[in-house]
Amino acid sequence: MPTVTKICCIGAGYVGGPTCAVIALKCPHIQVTIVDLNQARIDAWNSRDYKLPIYEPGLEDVVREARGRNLFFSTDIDKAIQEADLIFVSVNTPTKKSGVGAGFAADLKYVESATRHIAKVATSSKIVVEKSTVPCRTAESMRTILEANSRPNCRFDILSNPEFLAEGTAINDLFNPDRVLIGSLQTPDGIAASNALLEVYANWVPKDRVLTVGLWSSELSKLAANAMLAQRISSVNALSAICEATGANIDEVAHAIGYDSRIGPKFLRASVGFGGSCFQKDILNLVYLSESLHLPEVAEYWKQVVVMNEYQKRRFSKTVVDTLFNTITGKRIAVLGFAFKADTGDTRESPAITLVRDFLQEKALVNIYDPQVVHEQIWTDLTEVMPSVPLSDIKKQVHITTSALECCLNTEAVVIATEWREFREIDWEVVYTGMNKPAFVFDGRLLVDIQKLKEIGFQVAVIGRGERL
Ligand SMILES: NC(=O)C1=CN([C@@H]2O[C@H](COP(=O)(O)OP(=O)(O)OC[C@H]3O[C@@H](n4cnc5c(N)ncnc54)[C@H](O)[C@@H]3O)[C@@H](O)[C@H]2O)C=CC1
Ligand SMILES: O=C(O)[C@H]1O[C@H](OP(=O)(O)OP(=O)(O)OC[C@H]2O[C@@H](n3ccc(=O)[nH]c3=O)[C@H](O)[C@@H]2O)[C@H](O)[C@@H](O)[C@@H]1O
Repeated sequence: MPTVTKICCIGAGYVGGPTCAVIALKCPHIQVTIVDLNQARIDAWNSRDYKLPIYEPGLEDVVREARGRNLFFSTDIDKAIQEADLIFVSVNTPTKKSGVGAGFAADLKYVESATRHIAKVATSSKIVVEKSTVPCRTAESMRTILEANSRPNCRFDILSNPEFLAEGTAINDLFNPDRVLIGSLQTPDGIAASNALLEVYANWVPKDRVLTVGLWSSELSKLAANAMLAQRISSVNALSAICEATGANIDEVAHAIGYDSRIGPKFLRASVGFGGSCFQKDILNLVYLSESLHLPEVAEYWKQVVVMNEYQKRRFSKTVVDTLFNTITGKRIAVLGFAFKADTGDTRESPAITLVRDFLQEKALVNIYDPQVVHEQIWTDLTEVMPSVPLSDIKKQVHITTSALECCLNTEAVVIATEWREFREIDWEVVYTGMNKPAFVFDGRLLVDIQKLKEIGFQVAVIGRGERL
């Protein structure tokens, strides 16, 4: 079995960065080098004052301990590949924007270029690990590219080792994973490579939590896990619409069904819709895979999870417009939270983007506050979602504030889009005093105490609560 002493990770993003930083922390005897084409990102990882490129609780402590000891960030990709025995490919795999499968299939151009890079510069045998989420059988394409382009003395073993961390809890998820999944060809070389990676994780993960399976099962399990998690949210969100129409309470319903040990209580929180870079992308990928395999009913089944999510976002913004007397033109609305979930600065596919777009299209004025999202990112997201509107016009309608209280001042309505802890602790009395009347709160994250807000004088609408206003 090959022993791993040097690891290279291609891709210093939300997955490559935290994952390999934790490997370095837990395996001081292994040298870990995380590389990226993006110089600014690498500079941020190397910054003296630890202004890391991503916000993730606990990450800074890990980087502080390991960086410069056995953890390195670099743009010298060739050198890191040449030195490593094991290479993680942790590049982005977004949804294709054009060509065959546009809007559904995963765009594998970054995986392919990273693979070609390995083939071109490697001077010794390597274990190459797919860390990115990829369609079933991508490992086969990687092997074909590597074998066709490599030097004669280089052998490549390909493993699939999908990542299950969630943003906001990444460090804890990496320290205590429910499971680590390693897929390999079931050949002696494939199993030896799988064991080599298993030994890396065994430095801190109990061996019975490391599942070793075939390559294709491993690749498909990642898509399946995300699809099933997202399906739970769409299911509970579909029920939230029934609750609003009937007077049932989605919190009580979720609690009651979650008590069934076969269903379980986690991931049943109704919301304004799921966001994040992966759920939608991975389901659409699964839809595309199903269609390619001539399984239209299967494709249609999974597609509904995304359809329901879009419906939930639209339904929520429509509730805001309907409740504010069918027009929000010229009215100022406070949007609390712009990240796709709490404890991250990531805005990819954030439901807040859709809500703000809808409000702007209704000609409202919007204040936005998020404790972690950088202002530049908000402008980028709004420009992307409204490509025909110049940024200068968007800026006439949107004001980004630096506190929740400032955000709510002189507005007609407050919309809670992200479940940041600080929004639970808002002084609603102060907010009420500073708002125009009647003052409305629309809670897309089940955060507020409806009764308390009503006593203050607010009109309140909460996702999945029938007793509105
Ligand atoms: N964000 C998340 O929480 C999770 C993401 N994943 C999967 O992990 C993969 C990576 O996702 P993120 O880290 O969020 O993406 P990201 O976009 O944050 O990071 C990817 C990085 O790869 C770099 N890159 C692309 N091509 C390169 C090349 N040829 N050479 C060197 N660097 C290159 C980019 O510059 C970028 O910095 C995706 O497949 C995603 O589906 C899986 C689990 C969790
Ligand atoms: O492949 C990935 O990228 C990752 O996708 C998700 O992680 P992440 O998107 O970071 O965060 P989640 O906690 O899953 O939340 C996703 C979205 O669902 C929403 N959500 C989550 C849970 C819930 O009960 N209700 C709900 O609306 C969140 O607010 C958020 O917008 C999965 O949880 C990870 O296991 C997976 O590795």
